[in-house]
Amino acid sequence: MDDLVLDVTGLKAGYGPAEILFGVDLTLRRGEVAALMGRNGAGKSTTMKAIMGMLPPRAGRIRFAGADITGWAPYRIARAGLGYVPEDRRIFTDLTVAENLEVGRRPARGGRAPWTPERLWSFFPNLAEMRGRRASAMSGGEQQMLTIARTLMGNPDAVLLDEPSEGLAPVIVEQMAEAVLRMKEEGIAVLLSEQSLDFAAAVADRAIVIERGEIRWNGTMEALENDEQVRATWLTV
Ligand SMILES: Nc1ncnc2c1ncn2[C@@H]1O[C@H](COP(=O)(O)OP(=O)(O)OP(=O)(O)O)[C@@H](O)[C@H]1O
Repeated sequence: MDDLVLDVTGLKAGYGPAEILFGVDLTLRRGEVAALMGRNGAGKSTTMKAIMGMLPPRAGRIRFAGADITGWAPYRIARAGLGYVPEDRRIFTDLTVAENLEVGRRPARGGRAPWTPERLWSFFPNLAEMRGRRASAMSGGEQQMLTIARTLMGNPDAVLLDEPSEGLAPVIVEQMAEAVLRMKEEGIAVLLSEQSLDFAAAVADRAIVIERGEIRWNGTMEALENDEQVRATWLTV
């Protein structure tokens, strides 16, 4: 039980009259990379927004690092150590790469070495090269990397990454996979949402499959790769 960093049970959420999540159960263990997989509109982003408190949970319980965070405001959840990288890159385009990192700086918890821009430059060599550049002059993929780097400046214990590989050029997708694996090496648990089996297989230990707001399957990435029926039923269009 104690190795669970995130424990979501019976989570229901929606937009106005639209019910989208019908009781989502999922867990994330310390140091694990899990892929929340499902087709367009399955409820992946909604699950992440509800976990982060950006969409009020209508039922269920969310525990993070031993605390019940259900109903907490997003800033409080982020300060408790749960980072979030939304699909739409939220960077400050008028600020430079280095200034964007400063915006994300929060004290480290639990005696871990804090993230600094210097540590992040070696983590993301591409960003290091453009540290003085305004974020508006970066490509979408570079902005996505910057969003992740800024999230790390908050010293999270776990990070939710919403569709990190979507719309990226293949070379940037490789760098993204590299970044996720290095986060794992640093002991950060990652829950990423993903439609692409290739990307998930490259980085994730476990897959959690969602369709129409319910978890349909949960198992190792390897089991998912070997189970054509599960993939055909819940993933392939
Ligand atoms: N702001 C909103 N208002 C109303 N309905 C919404 C809103 N955002 C998403 N939805 C609906 O919620 C459902 C789940 O969407 P969600 O974005 O969670 O799916 P997803 O699995 O992340 O897929 P995608 O890859 O398209 O982002 C969809 O039917 C979508 O139309």
